[in-house]
Amino acid sequence: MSKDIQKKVEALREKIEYHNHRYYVLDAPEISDQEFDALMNELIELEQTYPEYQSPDSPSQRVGGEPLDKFPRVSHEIPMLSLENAESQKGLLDFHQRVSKNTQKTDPVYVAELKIDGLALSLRYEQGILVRGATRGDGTTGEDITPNVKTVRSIPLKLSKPLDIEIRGEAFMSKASFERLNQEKAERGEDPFANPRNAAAGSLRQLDPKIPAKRDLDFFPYSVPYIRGENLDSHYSAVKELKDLGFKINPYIRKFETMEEVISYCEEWQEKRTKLPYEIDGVVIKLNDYNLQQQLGATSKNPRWAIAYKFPAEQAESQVNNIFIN
Ligand SMILES: NC(=O)c1c(N)nc(OC2CCCC2)nc1O[C@@H]1CCC[C@@H]1O
Repeated sequence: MSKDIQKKVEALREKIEYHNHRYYVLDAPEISDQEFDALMNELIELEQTYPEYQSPDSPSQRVGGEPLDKFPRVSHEIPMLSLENAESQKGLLDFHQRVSKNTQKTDPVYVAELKIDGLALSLRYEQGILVRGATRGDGTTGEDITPNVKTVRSIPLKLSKPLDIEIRGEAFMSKASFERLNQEKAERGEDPFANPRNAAAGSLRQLDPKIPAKRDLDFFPYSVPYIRGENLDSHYSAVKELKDLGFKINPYIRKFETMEEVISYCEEWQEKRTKLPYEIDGVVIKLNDYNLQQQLGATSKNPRWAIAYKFPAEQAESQVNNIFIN
């Protein structure tokens, strides 16, 4: 292929990813859907005409390539841990007491974030390029679902910096997309998904990536287990870095100086969660400072520096009905 067609393909890719970021990460599109689709169709046509210039990090992968016959297994060098649960305020105060005692800090800073009810993913980037997306599996062995992960529009295919980094987060489906999908399934006489979490997990475990590509999946990152060449000193600084790298960050992440503030945040969202466009099943509370996290370490299952405050299970319909109210 001549140089100028290669330049045209590269320019198209950059333009498409720029507009993809505007729409799916910043929620501030600059062009119409039709204009965006025209750019994508032009790129797909060029890549089909000149297959030697296809590239694994091309945005054409976002609409899905050929189906796989199975998912390769991957091992998580750094295990993907679960979270200890607190079912009450007392559970949070006990957690705070343990943390204060074992870190000798009476007033450690916590970060509180909504506990998204989706599917945990591990994303690996090399020189800033997404090279692998995997499910959590049992925490040490997961499945390589990279082609499907590339169809999640709010997951960057290329970071703003050429970093070797692993990023973990929750893939999810909004309540509205869940309702729409079940409507379509009902019209096709297919069984509906029970909840958005099952819909997200079921979509990401399809062998044909063209299926998740049409399912409007979304993603919030929540940890950076590995980063090379930069040192982050706290969870909050990691979240800021993730935003700078091109991820969509949950807008309700907060830093608190006291467990009392954390508890009122939990109470606030226990009331307000039906107003959110996605399902949450609690609040995740993390010690902010990485040195203190290191001091506390983890059991084989959970970090000692984080806990999940679980909301009491609510009647399912009341979680979903509200999408038609607000
Ligand atoms: N679902 C979530 O929104 C969420 C979160 N906001 N933050 C974390 O932090 C990890 C980091 C170390 C251990 C848990 N984990 C989350 O979900 C995990 C996935 C597997 C178990 C928990 O649900």
